[in-house]
Amino acid sequence: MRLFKSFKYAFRGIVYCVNNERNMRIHTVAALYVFVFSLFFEMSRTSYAAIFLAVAMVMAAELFNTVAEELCDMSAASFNPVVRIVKDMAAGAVLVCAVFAVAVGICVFWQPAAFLQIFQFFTSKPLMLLALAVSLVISIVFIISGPTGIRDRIRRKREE
Ligand SMILES: Nc1ncnc2c1ncn2[C@@H]1O[C@H](COP(=O)(O)OP(=O)(O)OP(=O)(O)O)[C@@H](O)[C@H]1O
Repeated sequence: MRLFKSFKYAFRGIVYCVNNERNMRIHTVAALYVFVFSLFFEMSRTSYAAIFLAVAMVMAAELFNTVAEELCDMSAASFNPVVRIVKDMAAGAVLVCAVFAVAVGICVFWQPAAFLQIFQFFTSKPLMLLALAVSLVISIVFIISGPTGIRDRIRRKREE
């Protein structure tokens, strides 16, 4: 039961970060597209392991960055030089992970034949192209508004 509760708390922390941090939503959407599009590429177990690690590192860094921001905002409402450097370093940690995640992505997905395959797949299947376009629109709305923003908009529309 205690184990179940600790999972619940951890999940609550992740949900908070997704709801409140636009960058976390960008990482989430990017990770989903990476995993879906990986189906077009030659992927070994090692390639998947590298991608899993890169995604986990970026998301964990964003979670810790949010922790640092929340603690800083709680301890200093006005300008504080320590807060500034703490927040800058936390943001730096995310940047380091994101840059190396892109490097991992280039190493794993640099397969020109697969790019052609993706192009041919979508140009020969208009329905899949439409699904991709719809998913892109949904992703952009999700990134900009977040789950709570979307829920509030739906509520407001219903009340009108
Ligand atoms: N209380 C403060 N005192 C000094 N500098 C601050 C303070 N709050 C923010 N800063 C500076 O402004 C930058 C941006 O801070 P902010 O809290 O807006 O984070 P952010 O990068 O916009 O975070 P996110 O977009 O991930 O929510 C920080 O990196 C820091 O340099």
